[in-house]
Amino acid sequence: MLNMKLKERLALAISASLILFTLMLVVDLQMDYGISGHRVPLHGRVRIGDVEDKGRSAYIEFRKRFLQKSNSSNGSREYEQSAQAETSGLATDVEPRTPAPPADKFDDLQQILFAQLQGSAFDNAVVIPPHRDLNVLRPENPTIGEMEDLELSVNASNLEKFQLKIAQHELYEDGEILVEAILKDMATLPVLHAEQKEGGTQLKLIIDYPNGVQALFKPMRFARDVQTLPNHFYFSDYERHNAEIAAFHLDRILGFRRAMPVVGRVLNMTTEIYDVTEGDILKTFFVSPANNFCFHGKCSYYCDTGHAICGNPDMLEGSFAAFLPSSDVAERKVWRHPWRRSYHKRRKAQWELQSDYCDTVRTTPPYDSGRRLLDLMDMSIFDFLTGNMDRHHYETFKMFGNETFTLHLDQGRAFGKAFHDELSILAPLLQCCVVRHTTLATLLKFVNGVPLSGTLRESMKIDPVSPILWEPHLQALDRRVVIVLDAIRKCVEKANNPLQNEINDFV
Ligand SMILES: Nc1ncnc2c1ncn2[C@@H]1O[C@H](COP(=O)(O)OP(=O)(O)OP(=O)(O)O)[C@@H](O)[C@H]1O
Ligand SMILES: [Mn+2]
Repeated sequence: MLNMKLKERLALAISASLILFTLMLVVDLQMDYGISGHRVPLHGRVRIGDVEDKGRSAYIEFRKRFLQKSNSSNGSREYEQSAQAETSGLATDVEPRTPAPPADKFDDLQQILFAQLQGSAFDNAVVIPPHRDLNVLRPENPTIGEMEDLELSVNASNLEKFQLKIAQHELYEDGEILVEAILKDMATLPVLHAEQKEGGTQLKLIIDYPNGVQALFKPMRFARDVQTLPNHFYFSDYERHNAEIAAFHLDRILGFRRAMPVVGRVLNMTTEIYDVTEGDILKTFFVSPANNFCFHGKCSYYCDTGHAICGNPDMLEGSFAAFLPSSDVAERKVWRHPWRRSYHKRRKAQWELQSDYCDTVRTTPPYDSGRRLLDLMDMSIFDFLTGNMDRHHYETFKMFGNETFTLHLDQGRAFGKAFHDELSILAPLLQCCVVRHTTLATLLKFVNGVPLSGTLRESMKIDPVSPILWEPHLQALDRRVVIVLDAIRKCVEKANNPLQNEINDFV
């Protein structure tokens, strides 16, 4: 009898622990699929042997060297000081300032560019000369309108004109006057209708204006100087509407033209949201204890009373991104970013564990030919400059096939930390060691001419809700340009002297 009971108890204990174990597994899996709501493959699990590669991965090496250097060199001391400011919570220098020109003009890199323009140094393994770059060559560059044989409607809006002019190699041409026109439209046209955008993790509204013009609205949640909480992962960070505005300007300044135009505007929540929307979202509006008008909408995360969006008292600032052409006109393809993070608080992604990860990527279509790999290098530089760690997927227009630019969509999690430079965002560049001649030329311009901070500050002045960025974020850009150039220099040195650097790598 006693024996039976013991057995029963044992069986009970085993089944209870089995259930517990299963539950833990499910929770773990949900974390992996969670937060972003995206389907995140469990590719963080790689061969155990790869773990040994960890310390050799290029970006870790670069970080080590970079930090070593910062103890002695002038340019990097600023970085160290800034890093201290972050931990102490002190941010003293918030006034616009012109940074001292960097002592290092990167003459070595300038010389490579010069040589390539003179017709030599074409075989440089790191800097891809213009005549080998399809983004420069552009043997064909049809527009969406041409591809689809679309005529503009009689009262075509600026946005419709813009959408039909989107081309195979860029969203808009350098100096395109429709950009300013769209920004003005989105900032001034009456709001006819607001509706919550389905999907995604954070609340967004689709705004309708007259004449079929639409924008994607992201609401302001915090003041400009509120930074990512130190204990927050990038995937549990809130989106910042001003990051979307700043990133559009930056993308344009860098000559990529792969981000849709974005502008800031202050809405009256009563007349421009509540009165022009319908459905379930209406039930989420309330008045807060501070007497502000708030709502939280419905979404998979951050859509509850604790995460409500509140006006002041009923005026709400937000970013308005010009709408992409509808999928009937131009379907988009969604690609997993090869350097995506694991979106799991303990798991690492493959690129973090495998030092030769780029070899795998660069031999896999569509990264093995054409412009795509170079586009990812641009994106890595762009994201490093803005501090955006949230590049899990990217999109292209299907009709242009593989030989087309990658869209720079969703920069909501950029500009979160002004005093920290997240080197891991540069991993694609550091592991592949290739960069466009044109991108390098653009970056060098900022160390030899007007600094990036000044150029961006000037560009964003026209925005209705300017100033767009907290000064320390602008200053961070100048610091980060130097870091990117340093990384490219390391790549060049390594390519010129592989053995020497191989030895250094293992010190
Ligand atoms: N300007 C735009 N016009 C139309 N659709 C857009 C635009 N920008 C983004 N989208 C679409 O909306 C989706 C969600 O936008 P976005 O990624 O900015 O929001 P999010 O809340 O950060 O989403 P997620 O949580 O999925 O990252 C994008 O994947 C894209 O397909
Ligand atoms: Mn996002």
